[in-house]
Parts: sequence; C-alpha cells; structure tokens
Amino acid sequence: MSLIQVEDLSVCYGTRMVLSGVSLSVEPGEIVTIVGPNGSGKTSLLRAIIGAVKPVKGRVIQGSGVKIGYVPQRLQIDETLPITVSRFLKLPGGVAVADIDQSLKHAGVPDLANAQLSKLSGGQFQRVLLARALIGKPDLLLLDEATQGLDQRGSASFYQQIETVRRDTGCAVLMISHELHVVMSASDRVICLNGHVCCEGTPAVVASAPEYRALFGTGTGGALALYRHEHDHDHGHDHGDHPHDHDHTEAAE
Ligand SMILES: Nc1ncnc2c1ncn2[C@@H]1O[C@H](COP(=O)(O)OP(=O)(O)OP(=O)(O)O)[C@@H](O)[C@H]1O
Repeated sequence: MSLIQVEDLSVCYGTRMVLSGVSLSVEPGEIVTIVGPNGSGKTSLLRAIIGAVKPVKGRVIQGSGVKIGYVPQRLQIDETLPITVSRFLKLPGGVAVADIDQSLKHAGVPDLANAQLSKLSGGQFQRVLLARALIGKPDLLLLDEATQGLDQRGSASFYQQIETVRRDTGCAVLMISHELHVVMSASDRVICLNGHVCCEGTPAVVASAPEYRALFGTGTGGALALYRHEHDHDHGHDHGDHPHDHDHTEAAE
C-alpha cells in the first residue's frame, strides 16, 4: 500500500491556481525528488500533503498509521535566544532524551545535543532540523529544499545523510531539490512539476530519454534548461517514458 496518494490535486491562492490535477504516490522506502522552476508549486504540494493548505479539488490519502516528518525550507529562530539543540528538540513536549539522542545520531550529528542552536553552521542546523523531523519515527520524510544556503559539498553530504537515514530507519523520502546533478544519483524517482506533473521517471529512464539533457544536462546549462523547459503541452499520458515532444533547442550544450 502507498504511504501517501495524491489524487488530482488542485491548489489556489485566491483566484490563482498554482497546482492543477497533480497525482502521485510514494511507496514505502523510496526516495522521490520533485524538481521544477521557481514558483511551480513544489512547496504548495508539500504543504497540501501535510494539510497546511486546503486543496480546491482532489485529495491526499495518507495510508493508515503512516507517520510523516516534515523538514521546512526555513525556520526562523531568534538568534539571541540561548537554547541548546536538545532543548530545541524537546520543545514539542513529551520527548524522551533517548529519542533525541537517537534522532541526532540518525541525522549524523550525535555530538550536538548540548551545542547552542545559534552557534551551528548551516549544515549542522539542517541536520538538527532533520533530527527534529525524525523524532516521531516517520514512515515518510518530507524535505523542502533542505540544502538551501549550503555549498555544493555541504549539500552533497546532506543528501548522503538522507540515504543513510533511509537505510537505517527504512523511511521513504519525498524531497524538493534544485540540485539536479545530486538528485539524479540520490533518487529512485524524479518528478518534474510545473503547476502540474510535467514528467516523471526513474533516474535511469529520465537519463535515457531525449529530454534528459534538457532537464538534467550537466552544469549550469542543464539547470537553466530546466527553467526554460517548455511545459504547455498535453499531460494526459506522460509517465516515465516521455513520449511527448518538447521544444528543447535551447538545451543544446
Ligand atoms: N500563501 C500564499 N498566498 C498567495 N500566494 C502564494 C502563497 N504561497 C505561495 N504562493 C504563490 O504560489 C506559487 C507557488 O509557490 P510555491 O512556493 O508552492 O512554489 P515553489 O515551486 O516551491 O517555489 P520556489 O522554488 O521558489 O520555492 C508562487 O507564485 C507563489 O508566489
């Protein structure tokens, strides 16, 4: 049974539709990455999945007993607030010390419990947020651009940690990322979103598709090509094997 199933989901802010007819599911233990241009509705999709945004159409079905952990894109913390990592992780209340220690270990920062939150590096802070999401022992981890602000080495190391978390805890991961080159190796499946599901597939399928170079070509050229990706075509049938035509002339390298 799927952990979550998103069915024909549409989300509006006022009269503006930012997601329309989005369907996807996440199976136990898989790592699925959502890529897409800025403003393409990636965060809105995750927020709809956790119930923070109400869809105007469609629904999200959460498997019975499925627990979700969420790592937000940003978290505003008052820098002057003296608070240790372990106290921060205890904030929801009723959290056992053993669970804090274990989640910090899973997040790859076992020694940070007594560190001051305000003194952490960007990478350490992201891992503490990861630990926070792991405390409830989720079956599905949702990550919203968790490596924003980290350098390339920092984000590659963070994604390695995500794979370790999956291996050690068995949880599935649905994450948003802009780092296409890293995404390809760390994901079982990639979904390209642009208000709707534009295309999706395993990295191997995507890599062997003619669209691969346009979507994930090497370096900045590939990343830029994604943002110029032509999306206004019919999407009724395009799962995995990219049978439709795109105009990718701008992606030539
Ligand atoms: N609470 C809100 N009220 C009104 N408009 C919103 C709200 N949240 C997001 N939007 C708009 O909806 C669109 C989709 O936003 P969303 O944050 O889901 O996209 P995204 O793909 O995550 O973008 P980015 O890559 O820049 O983080 C954007 O145009 C954004 O300005």
